[in-house]
Amino acid sequence: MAALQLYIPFSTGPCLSNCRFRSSPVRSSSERQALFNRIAPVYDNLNDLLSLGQHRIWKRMTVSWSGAKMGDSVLDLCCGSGDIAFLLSEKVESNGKVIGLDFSKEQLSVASSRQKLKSKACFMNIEWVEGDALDLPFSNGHFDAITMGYGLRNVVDKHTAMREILRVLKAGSRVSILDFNKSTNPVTSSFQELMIDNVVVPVASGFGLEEDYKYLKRSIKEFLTGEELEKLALDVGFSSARYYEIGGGLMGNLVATR
Ligand SMILES: C/C(=C\Cc1cc(O)c2ccccc2c1O)CCC[C@H](C)CCC[C@H](C)CCCC(C)C
Ligand SMILES: C[S@@+](CC[C@H](N)C(=O)[O-])C[C@H]1O[C@@H](n2cnc3c(N)ncnc32)[C@H](O)[C@@H]1O
Repeated sequence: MAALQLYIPFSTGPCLSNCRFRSSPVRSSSERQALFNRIAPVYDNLNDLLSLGQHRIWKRMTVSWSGAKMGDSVLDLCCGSGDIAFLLSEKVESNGKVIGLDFSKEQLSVASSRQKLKSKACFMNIEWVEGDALDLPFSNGHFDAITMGYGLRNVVDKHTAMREILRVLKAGSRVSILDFNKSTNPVTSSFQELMIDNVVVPVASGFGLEEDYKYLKRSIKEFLTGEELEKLALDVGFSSARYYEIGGGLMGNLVATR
């Protein structure tokens, strides 16, 4: 039987949440793009609520480990609604330049609205680019630092994403990648699953986004451990790679130097 794709009006992709006929998990790039478009209106508030504001600390650590400094030209990959790009902007100041890249129009629209509401002059140094992390529209060796928050786990081809990051980084520069930690400690991974099943998904279901947040647990299961992420970075050609567990082991950060 031919594959049946259901579309809901005004959505950018197939019907995934609240859809009785939903059959496959969020596998393709366009399904993931549709998911992030759908959750954009509530994404920031849910992150604050679900992490009790802790994600702000993890994002600050990510920026600090990227080595970004005043005057730098930096890239925030999979920038979503812009949290990390705004932090980078304060770091590189008005004579620096920040590019926030994402493939979700809705997330970028939230980022751009937030930028307009901010009063600090440095925030004018941010440019939002709609693009694909797997095919970056930048020349080789362009950036002094790159950050990526909760992005690598969500791209369909992690190897290509890391190769693209390496390509657009200057020699000696760093990428700092924040994400959920796929822990090898059974106590930590059970606690993470417990939080997702009993807090994250029930809260999200109150916004009609149960299926979209269920994807989170599957994506962590299919992600790489810290050791595997270090290996991936070295395999694609980074000269060094170090993984740090943070947030009590729930989160992790990969720092790799070109
Ligand atoms: C930062 C959070 C979520 C980001 C996020 C990432 C994704 O890839 C998604 C994909 C699809 C849908 C949504 C998302 C998404 O929102 C929130 C993280 C919340 C944690 C699961 C729970 C944190 C629990 C504690 C309150 C933290 C305690 C820390 C302490 C130091 C032990
Ligand atoms: C969980 S959000 C993280 C947003 C933000 N970095 C943060 O930390 O809050 C993941 C983001 O990755 C983006 N994304 C996933 N795959 C992508 C790809 N191939 N190219 C560009 N953006 C992508 C999604 O659109 C989404 O905005």
